[in-house]
Amino acid sequence: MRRQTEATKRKHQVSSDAPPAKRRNEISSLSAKKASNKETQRAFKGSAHKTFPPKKHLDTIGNERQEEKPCVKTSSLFKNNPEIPELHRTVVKQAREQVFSPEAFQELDLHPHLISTINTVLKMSSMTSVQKQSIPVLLEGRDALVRSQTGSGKTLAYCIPVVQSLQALTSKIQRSDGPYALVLVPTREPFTWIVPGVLMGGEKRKSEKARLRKGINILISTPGRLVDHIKSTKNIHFNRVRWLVVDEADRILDLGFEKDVTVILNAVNAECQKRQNVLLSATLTEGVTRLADISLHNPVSISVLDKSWDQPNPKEVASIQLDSFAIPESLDQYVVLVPSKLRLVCLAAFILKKCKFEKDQKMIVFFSSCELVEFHYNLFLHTLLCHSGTPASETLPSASWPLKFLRLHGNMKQEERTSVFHEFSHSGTGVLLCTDVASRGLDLPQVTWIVQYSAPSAPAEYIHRIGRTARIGCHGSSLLILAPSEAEYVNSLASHKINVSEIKLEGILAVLAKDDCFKRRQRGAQRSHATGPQEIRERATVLQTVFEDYVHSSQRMVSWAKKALQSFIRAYATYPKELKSIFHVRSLHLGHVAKSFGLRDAPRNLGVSAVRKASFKRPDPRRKTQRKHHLVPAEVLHSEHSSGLEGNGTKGRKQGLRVAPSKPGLRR
Ligand SMILES: Nc1ncnc2c1ncn2[C@@H]1O[C@H](COP(=O)(O)OP(=O)(O)OP(=O)(O)O)[C@@H](O)[C@H]1O
Repeated sequence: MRRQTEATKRKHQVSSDAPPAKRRNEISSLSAKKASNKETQRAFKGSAHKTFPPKKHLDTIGNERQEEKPCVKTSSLFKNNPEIPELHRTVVKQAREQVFSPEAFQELDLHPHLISTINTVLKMSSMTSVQKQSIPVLLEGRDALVRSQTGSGKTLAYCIPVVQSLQALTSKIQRSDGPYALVLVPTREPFTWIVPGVLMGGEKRKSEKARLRKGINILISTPGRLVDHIKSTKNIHFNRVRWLVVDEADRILDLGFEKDVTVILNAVNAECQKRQNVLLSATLTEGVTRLADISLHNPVSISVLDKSWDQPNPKEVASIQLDSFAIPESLDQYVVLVPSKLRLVCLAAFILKKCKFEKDQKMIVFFSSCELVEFHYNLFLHTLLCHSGTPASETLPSASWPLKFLRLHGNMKQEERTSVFHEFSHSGTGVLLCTDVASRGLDLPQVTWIVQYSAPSAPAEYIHRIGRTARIGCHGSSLLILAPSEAEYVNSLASHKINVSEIKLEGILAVLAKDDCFKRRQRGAQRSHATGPQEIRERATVLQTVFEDYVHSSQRMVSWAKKALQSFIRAYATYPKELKSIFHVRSLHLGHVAKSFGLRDAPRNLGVSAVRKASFKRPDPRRKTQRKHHLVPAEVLHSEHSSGLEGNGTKGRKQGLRVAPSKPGLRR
């Protein structure tokens, strides 16, 4: 397949005459490209700009007599980029699921008050397919393993039976009775409308203890936090538990919570034997099946695959059951191949294109670490909103809308995370920059675009990220930004029945022609007459210059950018073995990548040896003892999902960890 992508190569249309350079094994060339950076001149902000005499062999685009024009010398954004390979992606038939069923909630045997709450408070009338299939099974008292695509209404699929069964109990539930239902969820974001009691990291344990003492009948918790309370609080009694729900089981396992779930199962089993168990997941991985094995008793398997999705090949049937993914039909997926030097400009242009020049757009951009989110949030806030010192509203071109940036990651305080979550949820527009903390379980309405600025390390993560849009039948789109050397990832996605269509970098950058904020400014009569692609290139260069000026405005900013770059490289070094041929740290050109952090030079003091080591010594995440020596710094993989009680044995859970080999299981 690699050969396929490399078979036909086309030169990046906006690249220069300069011969394309193959960029391999160049991470060590730390001082590379210094010369071109030295000649970089800041041309932005009117007075600071400099013009230069005509250049003989300028890159030619269009039919202008460019060599006669004065030229703003900036970093060579469009030169010496690697070739962009022609994408020959394998077109696969994606698994489809029908979101809604024609049946109404009234057809279920539910308490009239519950039905009227669903209809009038939640304003829902028809059931979704997963609700239609799961609710009757759970009302019958069966255990169930439920697999259904993201945003298909899995939460209500178990909440309705839980509430129906608890209200039907003959002896009325007292608050002091303690938990009747236990719901395990992977993250500590606000996640559900029915929250009689939540335990999650980031809150004071003391206040949780007090609430537990008073009693919580439906207890929703992250596994780590619940284990903390089981071990230290001794305030939870499970003797009345009738429901144990493991929501987003795949994510819980990905985060390395399998051991905690086992501890919880042990604790609950010790006090109560008879209860219903439900496992819900958007993906059915081996780990989920294993967890189902130890936690469910004679379960009904519910999978909402569209019947029209015919699978002539029995092997395909098996593959859809295991480790393959259904994607909402109303979700369009795109990929763009972008040379590293142009990454930042491409992302910014895409944000401008969608959120400044199109109405009612709400976007989530995924980054691989907290540092990257913080860095880009700050950078965009100071450059894209108000890059020339004038308030954004005064610089807005006509037919554009004000940009609003928010960020969400695990290094933020819980209150701040909650408030950002609410702000973005209730806003009709805006750009949320985040880590994978927001990739699962979060129900953020009306998100129109998901951008993955770096590829996720597992296809399941890809599915969950894009699953933040096109929820419950709405339309949504996603864009994956890849470097040319990462083109093969598209085929890796195809092997999991994920189809992405290519869009061209030029198409994204074209928006800059509309945005006069990034018009080249020149003194007096020296005007740029560039049109079309040449003008777009000039404006892209101005935009890059704006970024570089901001980053180089203080030593503090420079070191911040370097830290972000370091974080990027270290996160890059953690791709799993099977993706190493696509994402290898040695295929990064440090000078080019530095540019995507607004750095004019490739930093010398980046600790290349650490980066090299990271690239060769990636530990097997399944081996706990090795985790200590993992070269990825704590801050890169700072857990978004920790209990918040680090030091209580919950430290060290990391994003993207693989499931530890299953311990001797607990069977009921
Ligand atoms: N029957 C229904 N009619 C209309 N909207 C519904 C219905 N059921 C659920 N929803 C809404 O659909 C959205 C997605 O539901 P939910 O978060 O439960 O999906 P999910 O399958 O758990 O997604 P994920 O796997 O991404 O966590 C929510 O806003 C929810 O309120």
